[in-house]
Amino acid sequence: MKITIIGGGNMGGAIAIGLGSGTIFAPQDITVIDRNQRNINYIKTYNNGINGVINDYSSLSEADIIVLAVKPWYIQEVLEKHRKAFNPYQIIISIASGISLNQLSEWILSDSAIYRVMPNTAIAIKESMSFVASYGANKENDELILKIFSELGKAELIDEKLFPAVTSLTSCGIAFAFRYIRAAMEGGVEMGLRPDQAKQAIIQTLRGAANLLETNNSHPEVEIDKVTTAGGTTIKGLNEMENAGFTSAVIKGLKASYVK
Ligand SMILES: NC(=O)C1=CN([C@@H]2O[C@H](COP(=O)(O)OP(=O)(O)OC[C@H]3O[C@@H](n4cnc5c(N)ncnc54)[C@H](O)[C@@H]3O)[C@@H](O)[C@H]2O)C=CC1
Ligand SMILES: O=C(O)[C@@H]1CCC=N1
Repeated sequence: MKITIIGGGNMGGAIAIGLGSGTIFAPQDITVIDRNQRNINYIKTYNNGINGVINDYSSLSEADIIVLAVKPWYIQEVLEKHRKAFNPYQIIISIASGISLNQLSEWILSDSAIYRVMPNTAIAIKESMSFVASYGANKENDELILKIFSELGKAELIDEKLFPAVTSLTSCGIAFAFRYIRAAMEGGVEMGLRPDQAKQAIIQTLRGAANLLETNNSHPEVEIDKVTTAGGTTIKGLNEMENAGFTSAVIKGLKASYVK
């Protein structure tokens, strides 16, 4: 099975790198098209077997799956220019934020199965949370797409109307998680830890928190309750964070990233 990714930047590159270390596509069956040699070189430092080409769209007609990974404002132009190479047996995937399945189908003009997928950058290390919605696809198509993205982390088929919410929560959300880590690092450094020491400590703490929630299938507040000794130090920290607007800041940030 062959896959061509148009756009080898942050996300297209991450998808190629993730797929290149997976079991579904051989590296030589993955082609990335970009306009910039530097992006191709970067992908090849991870996996030299992946094909990287500059402005060469000849792989499109032979691809089983085409992934559109250019910025949203280039999607229409790229489709209008290259859709003549598409055929109805191909699956077209767009990861562009804010571009609906209806818009895609108007621009693609073929009977290909069309998918919107919303991953995050952890797809490069097979730890993405990817959401999937489809148009004109059948059950086998769905199974294939979920299989591909499940190998790259977790994947879930959803109604397209939830895309703005999941984009904010998980695709933008990974940046919010990094910002929490940076903030906690700065606190750790102020209290005397080395930056790398603080970073490792926070990474392991977050990993433990995520694993506890999954293992215990519990609500975060139940786990918080186990930490907060009466009259102890944790509750003082939590109350101070809430006083500074922590929960409200998180919700406001998520809603600011929620773009229909
Ligand atoms: N960066 C992220 O975390 C996420 C991005 N997305 C979506 O992924 C898409 C790509 O975003 P990024 O990777 O962040 O952007 P980017 O700017 O890093 O990558 C886009 C790449 O497309 C290339 N490109 C532009 N026009 C092209 C053309 N005609 N043919 C071939 N290559 C072309 C550019 O040279 C660039 O390397 C966007 O639509 C975005 O909404 C979705 C989820 C997460
Ligand atoms: O910031 C953005 O527009 C893209 C979409 C989701 C993550 N990054």
